[in-house]
Amino acid sequence: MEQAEIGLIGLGTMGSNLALNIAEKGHRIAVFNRTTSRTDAFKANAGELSDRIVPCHSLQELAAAIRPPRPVIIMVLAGTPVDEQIAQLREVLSANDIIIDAGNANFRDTIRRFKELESTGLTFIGMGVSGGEEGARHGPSIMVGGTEESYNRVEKVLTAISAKYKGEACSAWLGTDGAGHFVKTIHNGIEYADMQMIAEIYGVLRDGLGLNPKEIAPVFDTWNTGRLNSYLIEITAKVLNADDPKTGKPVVEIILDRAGQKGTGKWSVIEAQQLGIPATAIEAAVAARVLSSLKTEREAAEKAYGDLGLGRISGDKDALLADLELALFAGKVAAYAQGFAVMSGASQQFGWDLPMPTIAKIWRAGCIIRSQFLDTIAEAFSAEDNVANLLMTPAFIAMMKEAHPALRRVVARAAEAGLPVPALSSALAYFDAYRQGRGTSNLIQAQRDFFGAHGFERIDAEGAFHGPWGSNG
Ligand SMILES: NC(=O)C1=CN([C@@H]2O[C@H](COP(=O)(O)OP(=O)(O)OC[C@H]3O[C@@H](n4cnc5c(N)ncnc54)[C@H](OP(=O)(O)O)[C@@H]3O)[C@@H](O)[C@H]2O)C=CC1
Ligand SMILES: O=C(CO)[C@H](O)[C@H](O)COP(=O)(O)O
Repeated sequence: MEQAEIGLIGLGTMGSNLALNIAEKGHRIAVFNRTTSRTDAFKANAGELSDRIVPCHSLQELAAAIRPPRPVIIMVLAGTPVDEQIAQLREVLSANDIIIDAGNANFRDTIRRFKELESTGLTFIGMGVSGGEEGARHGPSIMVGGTEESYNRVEKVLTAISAKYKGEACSAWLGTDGAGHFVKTIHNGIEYADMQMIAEIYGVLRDGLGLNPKEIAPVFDTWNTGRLNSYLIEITAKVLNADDPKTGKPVVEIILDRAGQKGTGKWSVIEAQQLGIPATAIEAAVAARVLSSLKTEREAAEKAYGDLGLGRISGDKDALLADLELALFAGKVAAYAQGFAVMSGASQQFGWDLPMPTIAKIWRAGCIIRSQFLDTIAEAFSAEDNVANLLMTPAFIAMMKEAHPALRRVVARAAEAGLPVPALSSALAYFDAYRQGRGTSNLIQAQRDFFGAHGFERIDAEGAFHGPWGSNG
């Protein structure tokens, strides 16, 4: 029988769709799943692609089914399952074969696995894949980390299965070892901030203006035709329009307000903190998911504080809607600026030389945060060498000059109405602190020196100084 060109382990949501995508592009693929009934069902349901699927019931079978040197994609739950699969694969693969972990791995695990496999003759690639079920099936965004030589060996198939933006493949080699998984992690951190800010605007429309989901959906639909055009805005309108078959109510109203999270948002924040790069909008988004999970406590607090008499948001509805659109845009700019700044810091720390314009380009299609806006980011980064922050590019300076007043008004009005907008307000605070040449940390330095003799720098002389705190210092 003709051998397969590639193998895939893990026929869950992502793996099964990725395998069909690979088969559809003309590649024969050998597949294995821990629960073998799933492998058989996958083959049986693959329709006209079934001929290109080679179902395997053991890893020995999988290895024998692929033409050497064998590329094998692992698409299982991140963490220990990946280590287990790698350990088992080591028993059946040979030198020059390539193991590709395509799940949402922590990049620190990827660096470790890369090192562990270095002496075995096997090649390891850590590959971020974004686009959910539909993206995996019809074209995801693919972020690759590993040696460039190993990427060259799988580039053809990855390019073929990836999303295309105006004909350009949304797949790229980004750097060695953990680079691909780091970039995927920050993609998700930005995704968290994007989603949180959209939810905050939904909250203002729902609780500030008293609109129902069917009234809010067209607002997002309209915004999707303008500067906010993106997959997340598009699906928000669709979600708000959907009805629950059981109750006939808008489905969004019967969903519990408790957000899940699998780790990538938290890792983004941890790494930002480790690198000393502020990522306040992403931090606020992760914290908001954590706070959302405290449902019982929040309900008790609602009872304890009662109605604080803060009232709704009133005034010209069209003007408010225009402000909300621009505020969401300004918040988004700050969140993306933070995400890219974290990647820039990590690039230096880990010696990756991450290509910022390329990252923006491969996020333009296929992934969850795909948008027209990313094309603007790609252009801004391409036009400037070594720019410190997206907020310092001429295009984004002009955009923020236009958009910040709306963000200010929305944050202020939400605060007055008692509506939480943590990501939007932290984005605004970040913007204001970032553009403040003289901040207020002089006072913090004075306090630190007062209580702990930590010293401070002066504005008018070089060196370390102590304060004249007298007998209290
Ligand atoms: N869903 C999404 O939108 C996206 C997910 N990802 C990432 O892709 C990876 C897979 O996610 P997804 O497809 O959604 O997950 P699913 O839950 O749909 O599938 C999980 C897969 O992992 C396998 N698995 C679980 N534990 C083990 C184990 N200990 N040993 C071997 N196999 C195991 C399961 O096998 P079995 O059938 O035997 O249980 C199944 O094939 C994750 O890392 C996820 O974070 C990345 C991008 C988007
Ligand atoms: O990677 C993804 C999208 O890009 C996955 O859908 C991921 O699960 C999203 O993160 P979380 O589950 O924490 O919301």
